[in-house]
Amino acid sequence: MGRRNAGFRKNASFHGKANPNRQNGQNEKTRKPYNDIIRENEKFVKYYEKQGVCKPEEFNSFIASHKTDLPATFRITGSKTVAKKMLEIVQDQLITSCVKQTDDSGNPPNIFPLPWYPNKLAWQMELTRKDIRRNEAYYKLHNFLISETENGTISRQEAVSMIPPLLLDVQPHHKILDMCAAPGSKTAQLLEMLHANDDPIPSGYVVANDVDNKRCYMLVHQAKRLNSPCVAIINHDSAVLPNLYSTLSDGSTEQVKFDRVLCDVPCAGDGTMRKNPDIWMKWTPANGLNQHGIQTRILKRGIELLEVGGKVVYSTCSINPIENEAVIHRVLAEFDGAVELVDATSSLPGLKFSPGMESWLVASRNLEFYNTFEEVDEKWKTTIRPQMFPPKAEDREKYHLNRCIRILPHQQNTGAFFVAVLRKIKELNTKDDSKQATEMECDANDQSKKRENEDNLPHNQRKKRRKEIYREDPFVFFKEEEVVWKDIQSFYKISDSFDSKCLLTRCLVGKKKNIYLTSDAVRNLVVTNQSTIKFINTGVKAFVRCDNKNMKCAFRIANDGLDSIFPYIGDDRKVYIPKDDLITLLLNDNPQKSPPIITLSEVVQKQVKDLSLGSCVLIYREDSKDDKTPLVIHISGWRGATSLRCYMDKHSTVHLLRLLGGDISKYDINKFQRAKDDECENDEHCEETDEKEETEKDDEKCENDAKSGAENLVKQSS
Ligand SMILES: C[S@@+](CC[C@H](N)C(=O)[O-])C[C@H]1O[C@@H](n2cnc3c(N)ncnc32)[C@H](O)[C@@H]1O
Repeated sequence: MGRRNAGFRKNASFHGKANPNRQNGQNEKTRKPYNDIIRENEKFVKYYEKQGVCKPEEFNSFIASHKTDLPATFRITGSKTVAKKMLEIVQDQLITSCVKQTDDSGNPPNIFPLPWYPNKLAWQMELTRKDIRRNEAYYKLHNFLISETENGTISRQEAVSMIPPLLLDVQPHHKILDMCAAPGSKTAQLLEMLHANDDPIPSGYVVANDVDNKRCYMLVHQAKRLNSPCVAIINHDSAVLPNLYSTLSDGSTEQVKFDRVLCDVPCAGDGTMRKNPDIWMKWTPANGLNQHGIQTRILKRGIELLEVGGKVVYSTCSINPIENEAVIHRVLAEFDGAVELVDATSSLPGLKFSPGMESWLVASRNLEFYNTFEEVDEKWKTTIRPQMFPPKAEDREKYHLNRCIRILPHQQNTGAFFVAVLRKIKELNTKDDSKQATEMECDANDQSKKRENEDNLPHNQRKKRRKEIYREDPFVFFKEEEVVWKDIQSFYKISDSFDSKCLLTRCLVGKKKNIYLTSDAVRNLVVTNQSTIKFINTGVKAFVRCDNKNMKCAFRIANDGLDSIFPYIGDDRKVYIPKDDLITLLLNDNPQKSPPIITLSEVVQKQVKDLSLGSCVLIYREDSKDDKTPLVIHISGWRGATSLRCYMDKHSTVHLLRLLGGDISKYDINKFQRAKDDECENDEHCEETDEKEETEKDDEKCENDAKSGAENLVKQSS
């Protein structure tokens, strides 16, 4: 179709018809389409001009840049070897394919690696997401972004949002708490860092929390893409997050203190106006004032849960000093010497930013500015608090607020963002800490009592209550002598060094369907805290029930957890497969007509000759003599009576074919051409349908998953 060859338009307004604002709780009827939104707000301009948020000579370009659409960015993820291959594909194929294309002005779009992101693994395009979606010239790029995102090998993430995890300096052994984690792009990044050494089961873990139950299922979706046994998703108000404990070898428990904490707090979000232009209509100084309290409480709780010597990163996508430096200053002052601001300003060479503000004004809703709390009009004293004001001039040196990092849109064509790194240098005043923790434990105990009481309700009331609150299925870890384990262990010759107690199911009674794997540390965390912490999800799928009477074991291997259990699987069920054979298997997407074994190479035929029917592992090892870390791929396969096949969904198939240099043309569909071929009569109708479909599939995929996840749970529990 190629109806609109939009290219990248500077100062363009969002032009979609069917791209409604998606702010939480906004009434459908009051939403304006993006193209109707006027990107003006007098108060916004006056407020930031007066605050001196950037140099006066830059102010016009700051505002002008803020009015433009945000360019699309993505990050390459995956194991080191896969990421290396993906980078080659991006550089050699993707960019070349786009560079051949031109926009209305005849210029090819600029696609470049973000200079401050390590190893060229993050890329920015001078195209908006909508440009890519709606422009026939970029259909290959769009297909690439969709399938690789689904597969988990790229993450479409805003450039500035990639910064907090980088500054957190995560090591694979770290215990990490992500306090406000949904939808989970930073959680994904933290998990990738945990797996940076390609260790199948790192000793560290990520606890990802969000207060919003539905949004927790977006986290489930994110975590699932990364196949990690080292993540637990929990659902609490992080300002009052109960203490977590771990069980020691002597059976006693000790409080978990985290090595790293990410506080990517809820905020007024005026740094995201390029992506969410409806904020232009709603912005007032009160938005920031309203967030300051909860932001402070979350950060304080994060520091309480942090190990001495550990780091916490505080971030917002707001420009407002009340949500940023004022929160940092307040916490530094209240914790009086127990935490310090780390100078991270040189951690990301190439990143352009402004140093944190050391002084600011506090403004009322109607834009009256105050230097001190004493000046504040009585009527504003409930919304403006004394702690929102900057340190006195003589105290500025003590706080080093200039070590904070504020990124503005005009500096490198991104969204606006604020980030600060804090280090805990000594224990907090234990009296206050334990008081708050005790209160929170009481709160958690109350919640678990509530759940017990609920179990005693009559059946119909219980059903109704369960519909109102989402109830998770239990996390049932394997006991020493788990019946199904014996069969699995003997079929796959799993080594005794594998701890089967780290396997779990989600049902107490009845047939076990899926078996999940967690790391030992995550198992300990879940088992020890299950009565006080609301766990939403944990574990990567390792085995799936498969009642095929030809197989001597009732469970097949799942791809999700294969990399984690691979080192423990015996050689008997491993088949080494050359590239051409693997491509043949991947190109066969009809399970009823799997490639006959006799059509595969002799190497494969020899290996499968005496292999009993059923689940097996296919291993591809790249043939590279000088490369120290060749590409290795593990796939869950099936040895049939006369055929061999692999278990792969469409996106993973396309991904693997790409990595192997196979032909993906049958998957790389030009939806514009297809629509033309279908002789779509009403052009406008097509466009709207396309856009709606894409929006649903792409931007709102997580939300849909969250909803369906929640709905499934309701169905299950009722
Ligand atoms: C800025 S978003 C986080 C984005 C996320 N870190 C990411 O990178 O995808 C803020 C999140 O905080 C959650 N939230 C708001 N108040 C919270 C609270 N008191 N405790 C925990 N989460 C909270 C919201 O539900 C929202 O998902």
